[in-house]
Amino acid sequence: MLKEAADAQEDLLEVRDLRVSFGRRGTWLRSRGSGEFVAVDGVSLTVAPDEIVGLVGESGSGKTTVARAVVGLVRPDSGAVLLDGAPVGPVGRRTTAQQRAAQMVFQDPRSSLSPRMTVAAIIDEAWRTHPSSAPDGDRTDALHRLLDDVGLDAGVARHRADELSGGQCQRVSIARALAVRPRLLVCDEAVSALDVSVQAQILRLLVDLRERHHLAMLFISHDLGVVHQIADRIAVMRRGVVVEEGPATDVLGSPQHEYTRSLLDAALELSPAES
Ligand SMILES: Nc1ncnc2c1ncn2[C@@H]1O[C@H](COP(=O)(O)OP(=O)(O)OP(=O)(O)O)[C@@H](O)[C@H]1O
Repeated sequence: MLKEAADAQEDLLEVRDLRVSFGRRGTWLRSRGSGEFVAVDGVSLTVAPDEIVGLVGESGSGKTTVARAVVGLVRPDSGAVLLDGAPVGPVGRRTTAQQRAAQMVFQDPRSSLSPRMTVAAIIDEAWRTHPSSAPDGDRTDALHRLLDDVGLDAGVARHRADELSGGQCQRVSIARALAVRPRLLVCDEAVSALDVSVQAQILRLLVDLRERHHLAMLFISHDLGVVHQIADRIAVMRRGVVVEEGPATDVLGSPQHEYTRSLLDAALELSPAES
């Protein structure tokens, strides 16, 4: 759904003037004395229901830190994360419903899944963590439906994660996120570790899941070409700050910020055949 169409609805996610710093040694442009390092400096963005918002920027620009704040894995210095209009804190302070509402899909599916666990056990663990999302009836049927949802055969259920391909692992990661019936997927470089053809399959899957499950997504990538394929709106981050934000067609078609233009130029250089 485009932002214009979603404007009438309340935002599912609102990140309001978020600031996150880390104590660390060394200096960098945004270091503010005494080792404090400001990774995210006043970021605001919204994601409407059913909307896919791309968050792009080079390595170290603060994208993952925003993602981790959204799912409650880092504590902001100031600012707020709101889900359905209600401010939410770190994981320990969220209601069960708030914890379920925003689920993260990580970059490297092999390291985000326990390699020795079977797929069935991985999904079952998600249901045990969030019992209110566990199926009432036969768990095997529910498991097979979930696998089917992400394009995996039922037979995959008995395989261990370390027996699967990278693409299959990422489908399992997505199934694990879906198992707790979230409203927002936070995808952090979710296709970056995959071959280009597998990337395209996973991107198609995510678009399809958005439609079938009315999912919204914050889709993080350093790759504008990838974000182009999936996002309704794009926010561009540089050094902890959002420098440009708007409908994907505008940001990619007529970028206003010099940094966005340089990202676009770099993306075109990497894929001259598509330019
Ligand atoms: N736990 C932490 N402790 C100290 N510094 C951190 C921590 N997490 C992130 N940073 C620093 O904050 C900055 C932003 O990191 P972040 O991972 O959010 O960027 P990113 O845009 O997602 O980059 P990448 O795509 O490389 O992960 C980086 O300079 C990083 O080194």
